[in-house]
Amino acid sequence: MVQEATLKLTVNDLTAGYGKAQVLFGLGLEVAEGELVALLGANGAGKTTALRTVSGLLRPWAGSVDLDGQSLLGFSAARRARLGLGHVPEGRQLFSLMSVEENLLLGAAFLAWSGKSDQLERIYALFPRLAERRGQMAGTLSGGEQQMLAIGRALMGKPRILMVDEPSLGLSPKLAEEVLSTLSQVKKEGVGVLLVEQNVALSLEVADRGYVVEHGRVVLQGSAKELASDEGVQKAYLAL
Ligand SMILES: Nc1ncnc2c1ncn2[C@@H]1O[C@H](COP(=O)(O)OP(=O)(O)OP(=O)(O)O)[C@@H](O)[C@H]1O
Repeated sequence: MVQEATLKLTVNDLTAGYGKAQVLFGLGLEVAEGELVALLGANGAGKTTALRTVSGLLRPWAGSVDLDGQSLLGFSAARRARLGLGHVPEGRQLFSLMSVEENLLLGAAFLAWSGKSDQLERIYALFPRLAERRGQMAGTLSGGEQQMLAIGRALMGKPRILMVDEPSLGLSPKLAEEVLSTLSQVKKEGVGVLLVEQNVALSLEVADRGYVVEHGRVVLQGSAKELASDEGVQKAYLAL
């Protein structure tokens, strides 16, 4: 039997910034399908900027972003999404006056109708709470439900690599755990997940590997277990 090769996102030597202010200084990382990778770092280290540059919302100054060996440079965010790169931005950006289902369908605008209904069923199986609330306006959902909807909407486009920015922001510890555990399930379905998360302890619980970013570059990388037991990581991010 021929096995389908694992697809990989590869970022090398990425530099980017805003105006004259440089934020990324040669950042590199890799995420393969079926693994959950955490991007850790202090406020302002450049994690959100890295995700925005990879997803095509921000143009890099230099460096490469490849999906399965194909360069994505110059491709719009929409084209990158069609090639399998999903992005759940910080702040969720839902349409609050539209229903849960309408928001989900927007994430699959480029799929044929039969594909959309299959995808809806998949998302409702992953997030039963969204299934119960499919007709409810997005703006009236709880914070945790809104985060699930934002993740569900990105999954509607059938990404093979999904980047998620600060999913636990503003959530109670219990809900944060619930949202991150759904990302583990997404990973088990074979999607590669790149997770930016302030809650380092929680993200290292669900991640396979991680990168620590300081001043726009990776200063440490390793398995989640190695990072959780690293003295520097413990002091800086785990308050141990
Ligand atoms: N649109 C923008 N215009 C100008 N500067 C920006 C913009 N967005 C971010 N920055 C700056 O870029 C730097 C990196 O920000 P970024 O949001 O990437 O960091 P981060 O690691 O995600 O931090 P946080 O966890 O606080 O979101 C910060 O100094 C920030 O002020």
